[in-house]
Amino acid sequence: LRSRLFHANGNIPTVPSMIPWVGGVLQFSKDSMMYLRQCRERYGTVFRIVLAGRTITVIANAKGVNNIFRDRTKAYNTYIPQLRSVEAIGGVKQSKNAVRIINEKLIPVVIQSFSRDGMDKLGPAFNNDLIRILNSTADEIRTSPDGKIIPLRPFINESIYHAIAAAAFGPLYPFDTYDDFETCDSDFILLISRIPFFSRKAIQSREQIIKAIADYIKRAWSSQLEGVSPMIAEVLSVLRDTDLDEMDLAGTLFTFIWGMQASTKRITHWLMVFLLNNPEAAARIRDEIDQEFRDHFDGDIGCLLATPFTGLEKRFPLVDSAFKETLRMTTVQVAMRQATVDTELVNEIGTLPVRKGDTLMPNIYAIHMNEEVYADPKTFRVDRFLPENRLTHWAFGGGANMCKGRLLAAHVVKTFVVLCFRMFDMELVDASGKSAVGNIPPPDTRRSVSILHPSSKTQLFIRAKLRDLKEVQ
Ligand code: HEM
Repeated sequence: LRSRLFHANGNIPTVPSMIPWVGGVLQFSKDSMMYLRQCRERYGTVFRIVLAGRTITVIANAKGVNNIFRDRTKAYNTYIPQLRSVEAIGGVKQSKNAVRIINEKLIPVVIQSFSRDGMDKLGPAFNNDLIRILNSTADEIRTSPDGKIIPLRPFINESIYHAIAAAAFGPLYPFDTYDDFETCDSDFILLISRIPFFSRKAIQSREQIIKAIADYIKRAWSSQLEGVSPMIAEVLSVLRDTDLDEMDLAGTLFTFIWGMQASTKRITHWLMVFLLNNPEAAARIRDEIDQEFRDHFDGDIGCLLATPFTGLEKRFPLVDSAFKETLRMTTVQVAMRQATVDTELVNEIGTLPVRKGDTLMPNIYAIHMNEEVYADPKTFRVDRFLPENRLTHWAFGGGANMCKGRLLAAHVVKTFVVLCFRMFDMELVDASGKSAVGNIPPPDTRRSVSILHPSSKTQLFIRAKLRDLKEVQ
């Protein structure tokens, strides 16, 4: 009622706070998901929050968010989040210059490179690097016929980090940056909120990675980009023609690497957890994978590995549906926009006047959890996104700024799942080796920035055995 009264007067409620300029920044930094949920429960699907002097309008209804994303008049841009990303992730000093270079030079190359044509080259290269890594896991498992217990997060994160880096950046990439990358990823909330003392460890890791990347760029250029994928060769050539200094160049490239790696690893983690926690869904996924192998790949992993991206894109529809369901359940608020002109936003509760300079935050998680859009939204339904259900999701943002790496992300996550389920029998267990099915530790919402952060306290493991593929031919 309170929310209706506010909106009926044409006013958007502003969430009150004890200290006017500071606003909700403390609650937001402590646990942004919980803060936004409490505000939405109290004030409805459109309200304003104040964070350290900046007023942000939060939109948590699908019509409003669609109208932001579908805008063709360039009434909104992503300048502020871009600036914050290059500063927080890349530690870039000349951030305005870097954002200009990203928008004017890098994004056009990325659009071209990560298109279906580009992915036809990168896809098989990634497959070959991934299988090399999974085969070495298989060798370790082979020596434990009763099953080897493997920590789930490092298994997924390390495999994907190395496979993406090797396929895209070639053999000169500093692979030993993995641990530092994980530290930055875990403490990302501290980096982005610039909390000085507590973010020291993450800043140190970030500096180490950026130094290693600066060194990589020099070596890649002096080796005429040997072994570098065509798409990253383009990116490196574009960067060469800019006036950024060595460290800002490396920081800008690291921001891009972050975009490629962080969410992709995280989504793969959740997808594996959701499937292994749901034996019935896992059995359906495995049956689909075996069936597809029989029908389209001669039962042979090598045949799948050599198939270009466009030949795989429409295969494994249930795995694809599970991927989208995972995106739906785990992406939290992303895709902020700033108004470039005075305008209006039509949304489910009326028309919102928007002034030039206003910041809008589409609350994607709230929409993804709306039971009027998705029945039983808190349950992982493996088949929710099968093509016949014609459902959509907002996890890659939308409009002109929609995620440019979504084809790569889908390919990486799905190929990882397909190969793991084809090669291994996996059971979800805890540290003592007891089944963890039905006992998944809740995500750490305090650390969740763009994708839910897995529990920082409790680790999950898998007991993995090699599958006898002769039985399933
Ligand atoms: C599952 C993994 C991923 C998720 C959930 C994700 C999500 C997103 C989201 C929500 C945005 C903002 C979109 C908007 O403002 O409307 C974005 C932007 C972007 N993403 Fe991704 N992303 C993923 C993987 C990747 C990968 C693998 C790349 C590799 C190239 C990538 C490159 C980019 C770029 C370049 C942008 C900026 C687009 C622009 O401003 O024009 N992303 N992503």
